[in-house]
Amino acid sequence: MTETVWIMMWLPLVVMGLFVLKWLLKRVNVWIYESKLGEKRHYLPPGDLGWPFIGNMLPFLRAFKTSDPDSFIRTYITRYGHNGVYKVHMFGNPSVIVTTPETCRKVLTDDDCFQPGWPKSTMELIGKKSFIGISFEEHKRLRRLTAAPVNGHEALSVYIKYIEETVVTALENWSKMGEIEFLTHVRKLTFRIIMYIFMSTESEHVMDALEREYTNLNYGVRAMAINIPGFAYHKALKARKKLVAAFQSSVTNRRNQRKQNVSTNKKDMLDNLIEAKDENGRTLEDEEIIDVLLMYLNAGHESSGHTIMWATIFLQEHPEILQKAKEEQERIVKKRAPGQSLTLKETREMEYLSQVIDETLRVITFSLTAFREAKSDVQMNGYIIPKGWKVLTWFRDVHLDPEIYPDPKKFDPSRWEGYTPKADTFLPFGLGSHLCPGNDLAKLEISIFLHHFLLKYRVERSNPGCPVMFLPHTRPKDNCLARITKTAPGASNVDDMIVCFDLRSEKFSFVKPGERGMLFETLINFQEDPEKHEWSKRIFILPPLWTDTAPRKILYFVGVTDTNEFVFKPFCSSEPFYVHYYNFVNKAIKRVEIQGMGAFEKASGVRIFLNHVEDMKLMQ
Ligand code: HEM
Repeated sequence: MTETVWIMMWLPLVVMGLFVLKWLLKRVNVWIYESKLGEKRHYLPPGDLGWPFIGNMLPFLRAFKTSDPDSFIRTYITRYGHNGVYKVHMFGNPSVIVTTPETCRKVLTDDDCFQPGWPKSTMELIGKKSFIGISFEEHKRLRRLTAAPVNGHEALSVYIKYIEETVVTALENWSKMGEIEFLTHVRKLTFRIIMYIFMSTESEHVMDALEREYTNLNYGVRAMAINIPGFAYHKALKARKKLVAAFQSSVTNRRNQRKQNVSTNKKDMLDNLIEAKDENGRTLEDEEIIDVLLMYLNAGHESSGHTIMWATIFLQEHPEILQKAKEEQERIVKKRAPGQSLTLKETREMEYLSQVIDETLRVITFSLTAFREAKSDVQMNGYIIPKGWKVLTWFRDVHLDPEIYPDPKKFDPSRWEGYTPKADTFLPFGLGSHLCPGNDLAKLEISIFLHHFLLKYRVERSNPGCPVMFLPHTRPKDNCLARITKTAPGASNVDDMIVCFDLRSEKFSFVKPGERGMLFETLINFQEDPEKHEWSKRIFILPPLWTDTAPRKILYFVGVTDTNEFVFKPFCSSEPFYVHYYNFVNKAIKRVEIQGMGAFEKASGVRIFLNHVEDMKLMQ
């Protein structure tokens, strides 16, 4: 028999064999988890339990590695309809994802039916004695003890001065550091604040080391629980060990200090935890204190750090919004007596800023999901969630639902004007008995940061079009590489709309900063043949310049010709300014300084020709 005949005979069998194997493998999780449910299995929500061991983790991780993480849940909605309840197998457990405000509310607020159900791997990292691992009663007691010192008017007025001083110093330092990873520095800032509140620690060295370990810990929380060197989860377990050792030494020191009656300046959360006694007079053991600290310090800096970064980016990318927010802050400062620092009352007057923060929390949705477990069989939307199954409240879908928030991906703080959302349609801090106890503190930190940022600084991103990562949390891939610069007195930190001028059609197009991809595209569209036109390989983006000719905001125009002509709106400035220069050939962006207007030959009307590129002083 020839080889071809063999192949012709066997190929259909192999293909059929593969189909059968796939069918069998896809049935494994069904047999393991569904068959024992008896009749109830017919009432399970629609969905599928994926492959043995890994369940649906691959499509989840794949979608969250693209620029469209919502494609994951969209697959379910497209396939099974908008029920708001889908059966999956994720993070090692048969689970149900709930995606609507009503289902999320039910899961988060019904403590009779649901309890925390975080994956075992998360529990190993955050701690079995933290809030995600303890009993209902113990949680209630420890929450009462720990939430009061970080919430409410009285508590926050104690911290406002420290937060403000820390923010002012940080911004000042960053403005002298040139290019920095903005996210990394904001996280260090929020970590410093939470460490001060919880442990009165201010040692730079200790904080840097601990914060680095937290970064590793968090990478492991949403990763697959593979404890093998090289995998994120393995690294995260090692990070936890180091954090536990560091906190253990702090707890031991503090206990010793207290025994020797060494007085510390202030009473902090660590003191509260050491002193705490339950109704039987039992105090907390070191392990319990450490897990609670580890959890609070993590929850209390990652989330606020990311939110501060995104709010700053969004403001800088939306000139009109930035201008409006800035004016509000200026009004507040004007009313203030000279030398007085920011007060809690003033932060409550920051109505527009509060809308900016809410909109950031909505668009970014820092906490992708909360994990719960069904305590008994629970009926939901006509389906049954079996006892012991995990439930994931998919906050992203609630916050990006176009029926609740029209044009949901658009950053538009004005949507909050005069609008009070129903409690279940806006869940950045969760809901129910596990509602974030740090929500007031977080909003205070973010407001204080933005107050000072808006008044004096601007952020210039090195890669504004940098791709966004969605795991473990939404962030630019380059951790927001940027320069934080001080605006000159009287100058604006408003980033203008970039205006492209099509030299051929003489038409303008408007591009927001940050949408550089679009800008390039617009310019590329100008060309007929890129090879023939050297100019078409270059693009000049002018920095914001304050012009009194602009009615509301400054516009800077971009247009390039083959003789390196610039076309842009006239402006009055003899100051040196910067031009960002993008070279299509080597795809590099250079920052060049132009010394005043001397380099330009002013032509009639709106045209100014740049004839002497060599006059530019190369900065990098
Ligand atoms: C923008 C900032 C923040 C966001 C978006 C955020 C978000 C959340 C969410 C969604 C939950 C609920 C989790 C669940 O239901 O299982 C939560 C819980 C928690 N958050 Fe925050 N949080 C932020 C800031 C903070 C701060 C500053 C602290 C520290 C003071 C903190 C401490 C906690 C703790 C300890 C829990 C667990 C509460 C419990 O289980 O009872 N968070 N946070």
